[in-house]
Amino acid sequence: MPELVFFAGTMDCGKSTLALQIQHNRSARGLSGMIFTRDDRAGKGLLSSRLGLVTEAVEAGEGFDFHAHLVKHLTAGGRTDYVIADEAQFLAPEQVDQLACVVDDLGIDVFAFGITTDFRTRLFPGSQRLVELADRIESLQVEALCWCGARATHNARTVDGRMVVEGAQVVVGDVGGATGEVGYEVLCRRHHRRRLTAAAARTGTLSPDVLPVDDTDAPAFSRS
Ligand SMILES: Nc1ncnc2c1ncn2[C@@H]1O[C@H](COP(=O)(O)OP(=O)(O)O)[C@@H](O)[C@H]1O
Ligand SMILES: Cc1cn([C@H]2C[C@H](O)[C@@H](COP(=O)(O)O)O2)c(=O)[nH]c1=O
Repeated sequence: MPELVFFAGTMDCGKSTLALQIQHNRSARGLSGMIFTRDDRAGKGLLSSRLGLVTEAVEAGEGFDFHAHLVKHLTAGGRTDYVIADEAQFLAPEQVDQLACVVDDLGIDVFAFGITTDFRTRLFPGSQRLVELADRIESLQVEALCWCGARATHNARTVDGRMVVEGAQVVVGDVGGATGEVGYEVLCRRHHRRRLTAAAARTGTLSPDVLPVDDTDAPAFSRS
């Protein structure tokens, strides 16, 4: 049975790498995939991984219709055995519905990859719809880590190095803060709630609206 699978995780947990591996393994066996992305950091029409691999993809922007695109392709004699959709958190809910139609009506497997929640810990609309519709939701095997060593479960946004909790939901950017004033950092829930990024933990800077933290918030290597 064809499936709609949602590979969900934080930023930097290997989603795009896995998407490229699925593409590689299937195409090596003669299967034909259609790859989609939206607003990849590397640019329009690209699916890129931090490991350096990149491939061309169809840019599924606002108003793009996945089902219509696939029907047109198949009607013109094209072949598609599976679909990959990266940065799926940015999709509109209707576009996720179209992906479900691709599975159910066209009999094609769809593998969607995306972050579940935004920098305010709220579900992205595309991810919410995927959680609602997916046949399976898969967590990535290589877990991203918070600076404290715990599993990173949340995405923090920083502006000029300081964690923020207000702003537009979508701002394309990268972890490590190397892409200008907006950066991202993955944190465990505890430190996301306390707005304690690696830099803040190093300097002992706390947001004014969070409670003082105890010794267990010190980096593992400096804890007594
Ligand atoms: N220099 C590196 N050496 C080994 N692995 C790396 C390196 N840089 C990044 N990675 C791996 O790549 C992962 C990020 O992969 P990527 O597919 O870009 O993530 P995502 O799409 O989830 O944001 C990191 O979690 C890490 O495991
Ligand atoms: C948390 C969060 C992230 N984004 C953006 C930043 C990146 O461009 C992508 C995630 O890409 P990745 O391959 O999973 O690293 O999403 C955003 O726009 N808003 C957010 O709240």
